[in-house]
Amino acid sequence: MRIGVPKEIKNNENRVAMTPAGVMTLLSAGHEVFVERDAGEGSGFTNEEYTEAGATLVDTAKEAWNQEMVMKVKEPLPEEYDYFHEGLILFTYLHLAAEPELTKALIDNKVVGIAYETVQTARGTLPLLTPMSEVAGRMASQIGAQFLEKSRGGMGILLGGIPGVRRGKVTVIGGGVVGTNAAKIAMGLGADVTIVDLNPERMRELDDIFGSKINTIMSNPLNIAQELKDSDLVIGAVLIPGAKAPKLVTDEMVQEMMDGSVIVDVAIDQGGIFETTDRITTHDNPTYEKHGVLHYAVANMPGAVPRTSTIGLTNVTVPYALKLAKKGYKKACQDDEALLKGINTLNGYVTYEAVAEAHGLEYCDAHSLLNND
Ligand SMILES: NC(=O)C1=CN([C@@H]2O[C@H](COP(=O)(O)OP(=O)(O)OC[C@H]3O[C@@H](n4cnc5c(N)ncnc54)[C@H](O)[C@@H]3O)[C@@H](O)[C@H]2O)C=CC1
Ligand SMILES: CC(=O)C(=O)O
Repeated sequence: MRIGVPKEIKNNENRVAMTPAGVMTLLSAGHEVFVERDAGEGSGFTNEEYTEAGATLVDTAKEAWNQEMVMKVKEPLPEEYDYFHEGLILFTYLHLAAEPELTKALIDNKVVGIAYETVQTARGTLPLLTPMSEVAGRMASQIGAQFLEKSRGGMGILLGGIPGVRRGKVTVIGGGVVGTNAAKIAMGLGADVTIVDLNPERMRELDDIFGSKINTIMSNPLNIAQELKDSDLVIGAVLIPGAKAPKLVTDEMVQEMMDGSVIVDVAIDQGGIFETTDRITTHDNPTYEKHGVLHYAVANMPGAVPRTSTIGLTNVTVPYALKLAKKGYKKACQDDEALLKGINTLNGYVTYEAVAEAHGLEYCDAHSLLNND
């Protein structure tokens, strides 16, 4: 199969969808890889490393996109929609529940859209989301701590406190991969940490992991409102796979938060869990203030640590790319339930129920479409 790897164009997105090691893996299985010149630069991979690995360097995005399968990191931006063509396999993060125009462009062009974030194993894990959630979760506490500094717009709190001065309070809403990693770093900084989740089993696991070093609280509007009132940093880390994020924190709850406190809404890529995170921010201009609270809503947080993130991401995506290239998407998805769940658009239909629901579009089962083809 001919596989294209365009350079990412989102603001400060320095990751790349394939390392030279990934190129070698695909080449040794008999495939061809076309990498846009300088695509790996932001992650520290030179053009020479790609050519030595056997990739063909191409000078334009158009050439990288004009292949049978395109591997990317971020969801395509409007200026990339013109590259879509019928039957193209697009393997990348898509976050379609929060992207009505992208969804329409994929359907109109009959693109086979396979979203990293909805590839899901029988155990319910999301193997192609997990490493980036680990990165974003760890970053969330680090970033929150920075923005609590007075010079960055916060109230001037040191999360770990000092002897004689109280520690900062961090509330993490959603105790999955992002939430657990955020809690680890916040704890490491010495903060007083509370995780709010809806799933009692998950809270038992968190209790086994952290013991009495953190508090776990059941997610409901009353508990969330109470926790937020005296929190210095609140991290949004809820996910309902493929669906638009539920708005668990109302505008009124944010109004009750302390002036100079900080919100980091990691779930912004699925629309965000705060009513007040009504816009996506960029690494260039990451925060805005509302009701006296600093809001951080960057949808590509791992893009800021591209070397770690690119290697972490491609460690898990390349084995799936290999299956898609070897068997073709039809057989690969028929043989692998996890990959089948990744198909969000196919033959002009939305094939992920939560995405169809988010946009009021017709849903068509991917399995039936593949079998009838
Ligand atoms: N902004 C960025 O750069 C990045 C964003 N993300 C996003 O972070 C979000 C979280 O991802 P993961 O931690 O991997 O998901 P996950 O599936 O591991 O965890 C989600 C957690 O939310 C909990 N939850 C569901 N409904 C809830 C509710 N009503 N109240 C409280 N908790 C609830 C679940 O029980 C689960 O523990 C996703 O939207 C993901 O796409 C991930 C990586 C980077
Ligand atoms: C998960 C995602 O969208 C990211 O890593 O940018």
